[in-house]
Amino acid sequence: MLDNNQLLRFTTAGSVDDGKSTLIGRLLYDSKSIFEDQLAAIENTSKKKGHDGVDLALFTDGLRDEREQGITIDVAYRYFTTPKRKFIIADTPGHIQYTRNMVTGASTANVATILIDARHGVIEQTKRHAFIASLLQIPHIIVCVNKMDLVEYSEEVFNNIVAQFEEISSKMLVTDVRFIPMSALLGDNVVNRSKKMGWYQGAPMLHTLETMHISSDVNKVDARFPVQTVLRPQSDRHRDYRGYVGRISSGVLRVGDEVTVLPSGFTSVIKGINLFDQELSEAFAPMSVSITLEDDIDISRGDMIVRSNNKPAASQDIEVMLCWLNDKPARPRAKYTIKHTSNDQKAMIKEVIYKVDINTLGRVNDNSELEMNSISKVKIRTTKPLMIDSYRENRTTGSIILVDDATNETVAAGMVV
Ligand SMILES: Nc1nc2c(ncn2[C@@H]2O[C@H](COP(=O)(O)OP(=O)(O)OP(=O)(O)O)[C@@H](O)[C@H]2O)c(=O)[nH]1
Repeated sequence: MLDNNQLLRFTTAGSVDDGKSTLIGRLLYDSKSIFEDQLAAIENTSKKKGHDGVDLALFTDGLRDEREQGITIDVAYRYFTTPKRKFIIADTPGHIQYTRNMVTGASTANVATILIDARHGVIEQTKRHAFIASLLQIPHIIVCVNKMDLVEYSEEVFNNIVAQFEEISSKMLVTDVRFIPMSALLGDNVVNRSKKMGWYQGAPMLHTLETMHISSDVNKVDARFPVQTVLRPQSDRHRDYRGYVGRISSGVLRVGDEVTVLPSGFTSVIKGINLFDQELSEAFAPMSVSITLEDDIDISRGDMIVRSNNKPAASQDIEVMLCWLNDKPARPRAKYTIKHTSNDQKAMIKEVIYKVDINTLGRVNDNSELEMNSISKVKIRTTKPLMIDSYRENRTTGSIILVDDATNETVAAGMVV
């Protein structure tokens, strides 16, 4: 069985030039996760550009170039493995679209790393990143106070930044925050312990990532299985087979479980669970499986299979915290397509309850448009009921996105309150 504890996903966020690329490069380089041919290419380019050592940012920048050509994805994923864990880094560039990238990369993340330039301390961007991380309820935050070499590895500078950050994070819903003073450029406290900051008692970044307790990050209680596809193989031998394919959003499903199909409300019992050719007796989030039921029920894409004694709410009126991601502001009472798990419906933003002032984290009541990067609490009305949980309980069935039908762009991401 797959062990959730083996895989840790993290996102990186910071302002331009805080050193994100350098940090990722340093992590991969010092943990020896860069392939030799890639390394040779980077060493070559570094030499050509007149660098003494290796320019670590080249490593992720190369990756970005690849991405720029594939216009459909806005987040680049980088994988690496140490003997203790596998890691997936969602690398989100620091330009103006950061909210969008963070939201996209962060919805499944265990850890958000937020970079701060030690010379500048906590800036508006840091507040926004921390707030989004808390809104997305990313379970762990690592604040990387980078470029410590440029402030003489000063403990006082570090402590001041910790205090600044704690002042803002105390107003948010964050449970686990760690602070690491580092120099990504010189390799202090990234993989190897710094010899220049004896005053720091904590672990370097990689060790922190390797040992963090993440097995309670997934919801193992509420079984939710949004159906993506219905399989009806045509061959005679499998004529009776009807499999429902999807990814388990949360919880565990077992053969023999009594289940309810939503929205129809029909009940049945799980007959089989398949993972490719393998027959399983149980499966859990986030596995993608095919499920068969004892009864012949009409089920289609967008339906949800749940355990009969634990159902989500079916609702057409939902309140969400909405991050607006598009440079065109929200049009009042405009219609959008709402995407929720595998279910697409039409929806309208009925009311803006309040907006969040990112500087004070206070609520503002203004009736202006929802602009790019704004965060607000809104009421949405959908044409048909959605089977929703609160985002706090379930990061998949508690989140939605809005798509503009005219342009087919994702314009907003929201968390069900
Ligand atoms: N002195 C010093 N310079 C650093 C450190 N980390 C990064 N830099 C430098 O800061 C500059 C920006 O680094 P990048 O890694 O490109 O930073 P970034 O802008 O966050 O990266 P992206 O926005 O992701 O491209 C580069 O010139 C780095 O060499 C550090 O720890 N100390």
